[in-house]
Amino acid sequence: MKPILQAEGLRKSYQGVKAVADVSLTVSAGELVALIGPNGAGKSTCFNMLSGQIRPDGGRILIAGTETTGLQPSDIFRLGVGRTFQVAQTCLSMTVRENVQLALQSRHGGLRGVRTLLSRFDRRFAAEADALLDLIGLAPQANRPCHELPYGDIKRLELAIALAGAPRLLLMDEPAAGMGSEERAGLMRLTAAIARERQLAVLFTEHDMDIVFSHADRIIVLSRGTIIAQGSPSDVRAHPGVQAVYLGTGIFAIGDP
Ligand SMILES: Nc1ncnc2c1ncn2[C@@H]1O[C@H](COP(=O)(O)OP(=O)(O)OP(=O)(O)O)[C@@H](O)[C@H]1O
Repeated sequence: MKPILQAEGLRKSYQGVKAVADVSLTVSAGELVALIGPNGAGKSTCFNMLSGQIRPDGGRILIAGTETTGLQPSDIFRLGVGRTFQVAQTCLSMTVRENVQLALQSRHGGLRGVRTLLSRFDRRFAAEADALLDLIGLAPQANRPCHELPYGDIKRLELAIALAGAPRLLLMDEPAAGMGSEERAGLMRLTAAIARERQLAVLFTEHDMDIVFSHADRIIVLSRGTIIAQGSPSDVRAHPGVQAVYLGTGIFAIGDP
């Protein structure tokens, strides 16, 4: 299968400290790949290079065959890279539908400053927003202001906002952080179903190993900026290097089949 994301030899150092050293990875359409590793392994640095927040010191990034290395985040977004953050990025004073409408309007180039936004909130995108809310199961909440929503619904809304950008690659930074265990599994099942249906490539980071090992198609393990293992959940679980990195954390006792 042709990869949507191809990263080759990515490197980034801070004051001589190698945060990421020679990382190459791919994610294909419809595939959920987890990028895991202990604190400081280089996961955020990789994500920030892929979405354009950080310029790599070396290496290349291609999205559906187009090189995006060193482009601005807005250009990378236009080339089909969406991102959700650990702390949800919704506008709490607006309704659920308005948040998605705003994201759709932004994608279609309809935002020309805050004054325009406030005076001419574009109704054209209401139907498309409702279709997305339906997809993620938030249609009944469409008219509620976001500040009234439970945290789990805010995280699902964030997924709808990211999907409004029509990404080919979705980067999800700890999507399940702060959610209860039922909600976490629900969000990941939903993400997997959408990824398959829309042939979306998904790369996510996550500290919750139950989520990673239950939902990822493939797992890439970083340690000190280098990939030490990758493969199916069962291959990665059995990898001695991975067990050594996580030794003493109890992680592999929790999720063992
Ligand atoms: N802006 C920065 N300036 C200096 N060092 C940095 C900077 N950002 C990251 N680092 C260092 O780079 C390394 C990788 O950090 P990074 O945040 O990418 O890891 P991570 O795997 O995302 O960690 P966590 O799981 O704790 O978020 C760490 O040693 C970190 O201290």
